[in-house]
Amino acid sequence: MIAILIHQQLRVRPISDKERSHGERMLLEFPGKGQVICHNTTPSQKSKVFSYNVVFEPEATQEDVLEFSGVKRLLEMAVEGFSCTAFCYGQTGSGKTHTLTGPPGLVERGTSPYSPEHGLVVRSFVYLFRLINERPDSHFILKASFLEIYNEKVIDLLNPGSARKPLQVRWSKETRGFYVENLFTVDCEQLDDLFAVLEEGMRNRAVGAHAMNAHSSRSHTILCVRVRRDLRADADVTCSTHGKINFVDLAGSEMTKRTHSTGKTLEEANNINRSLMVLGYCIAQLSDGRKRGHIPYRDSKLTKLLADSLAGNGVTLMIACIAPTRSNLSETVNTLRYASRAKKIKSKPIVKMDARDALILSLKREVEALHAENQHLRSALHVQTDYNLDSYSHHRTQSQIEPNKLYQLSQAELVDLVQLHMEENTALRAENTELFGIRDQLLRDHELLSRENERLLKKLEDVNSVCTRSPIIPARPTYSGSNDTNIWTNPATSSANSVASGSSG
Ligand SMILES: Nc1ncnc2c1ncn2[C@@H]1O[C@H](COP(=O)(O)OP(=O)(O)OP(=O)(O)O)[C@@H](O)[C@H]1O
Repeated sequence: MIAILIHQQLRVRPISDKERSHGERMLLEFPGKGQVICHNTTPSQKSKVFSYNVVFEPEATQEDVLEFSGVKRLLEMAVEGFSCTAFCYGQTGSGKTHTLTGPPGLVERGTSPYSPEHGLVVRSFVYLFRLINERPDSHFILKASFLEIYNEKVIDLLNPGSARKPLQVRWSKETRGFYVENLFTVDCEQLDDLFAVLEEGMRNRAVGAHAMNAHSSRSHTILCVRVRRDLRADADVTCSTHGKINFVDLAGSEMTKRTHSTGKTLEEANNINRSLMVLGYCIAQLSDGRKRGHIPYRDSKLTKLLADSLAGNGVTLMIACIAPTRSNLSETVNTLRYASRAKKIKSKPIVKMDARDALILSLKREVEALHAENQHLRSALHVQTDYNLDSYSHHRTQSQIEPNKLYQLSQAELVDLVQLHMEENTALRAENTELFGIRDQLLRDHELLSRENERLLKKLEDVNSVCTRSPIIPARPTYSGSNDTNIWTNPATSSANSVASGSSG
């Protein structure tokens, strides 16, 4: 199992026409190597330097983001069976939606998927289909869903209904994760199907206008593409992996004074800020390696649904978006800090596969653990047998099969393999039990010997004290190595002898 860092990137949008007309200037400097220098407003304040895995400068194109953000690797992992998430965050108007889906209205207008203006999502769809077409040995089933969290309510963007009835977020005992009940999923056989899902969802999502963004997202959205891969290993055998990729467009944090929010927009802003605060708190807790205590995922719908991506078995790409001008300084610094913190989170990605494949792998791991335990016991007990010559070493050789080769095995071979692992486990367990038995016996013998030793020492001390008290026999120190055994054999007679010999000497 690999532990990896959450991949943290930064995208800086260009200065907008409106900002330029207000005489705003660039506040950031890019010295390279993933660094950003943030110059402060007054000369007395020090500049701050932040570093990330990758920094996209204002001139970066949408294609650059696809190529250098690592999202391609994320998609490859989704195809291999990992749970992956790419999300954008930052203050309102910083370019999150632009990064994921391009300028306002582009997708909704049904623009060709190959337009250079498209963001990461459409580009990812194109790349995903390229990956699938490059793997003719596998059969893929893609299913997509698209939801938004608006005012703490989950709305299905593919099936909102006229009443926009919210869906329930529930806990699954089986997967040990949260899920949205009755969420609509669409089978996507072609690129156009995925594109249609995106288009439909974008049309239905909540968008509003305020002083800082004429097309502001008023909700968080999660577009999920599940990738089931059936690998035909043999005529009658297929192995399946279940990967997924989530694209998360967070609503922007807002200073309601600056956005001049009132009424409905103010309520939205409060809900947005509250859920982002919970997300920030979860990130802070996760990134603090020293005190990994309770993580408050349950405090918002957003964190419930992102729990798996942040701390579970997934791989996550986070793109922090910032505006480069002075008027946004305090929010920019907040985002930069938030992003540095998220960089410290570690996760342990695992491939989700079918029960049979998982059983073989878990048995393999158990065999390895038992081997290690066995070896440890042997060396502790100084047992000299060469383990490789054991009767079941033959099984060991057979079970050393790489996980990806499992797909090439036939049904009968897989059954044999499981049986071999089970036999090997039984044999190892029996031997371990025997070794534990020997060890216990040795411990008992050791205990008896210690007690006997103590008894003898006590006896020795008693004799010694008798000798010390005697005015005739000289005391013999307990550590003495004297060869004179007479004093222990018969104190009464030997005392007489000693006196006699002493006086004669
Ligand atoms: N890299 C960029 N290049 C050109 N224009 C950009 C870029 N980033 C953002 N913009 C433009 O800036 C405006 C605001 O961007 P966008 O709507 O993506 O912000 P946002 O962070 O999603 O805001 P909100 O949180 O309010 O939804 C849009 O008109 C968008 O096209």
